[in-house]
Amino acid sequence: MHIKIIAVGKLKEKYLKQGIEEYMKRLKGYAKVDLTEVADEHAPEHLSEAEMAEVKRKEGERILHHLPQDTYVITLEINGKMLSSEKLAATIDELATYGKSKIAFVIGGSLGLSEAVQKRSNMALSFSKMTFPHQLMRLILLEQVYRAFKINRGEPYHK
Ligand SMILES: C[S@@+](CC[C@H](N)C(=O)[O-])C[C@H]1O[C@@H](n2cnc3c(N)ncnc32)[C@H](O)[C@@H]1O
Repeated sequence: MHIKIIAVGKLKEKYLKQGIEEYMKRLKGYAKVDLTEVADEHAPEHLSEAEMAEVKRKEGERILHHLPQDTYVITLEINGKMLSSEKLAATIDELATYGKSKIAFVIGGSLGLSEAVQKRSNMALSFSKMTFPHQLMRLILLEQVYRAFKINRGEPYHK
């Protein structure tokens, strides 16, 4: 199985980099996982609705470039569907069973995802109604993907 994580912006914080490296290392025995960073648009504090849409559109175009047709796309969206860890594990397992071995998880930038990316999405996944910083979201997502593989293999992992 090939899992791609597409995220907007360059990760700067050392503590997040270390956590992400740890989970990428742990995931090596379970799947091919890679993380692609697409450039973010410079977005000043006060933007009009139209300017915000334009920032998201430009970032969205870069994201879409990394989403070939044969890839099942899961966008991370606050208003998406909330799943238990077991259900996420079952979803990944079902996709593999039905020959969808390429999954891309997409994390938006500070303004969120463009309409075009939302349209390309096969499933919008929410981690709660709370807003998490997009860079921290990478680490939370990787832990849940790792947890999903542990669940699917029936391997022990702290509850
Ligand atoms: C800072 S948030 C963007 C907030 C923006 N106002 C919005 O509504 O999308 C940056 C990205 O992190 C991800 N994210 C943040 N909180 C999330 C949550 N609770 N569930 C799923 N994804 C989340 C989404 O991909 C989002 O595009």
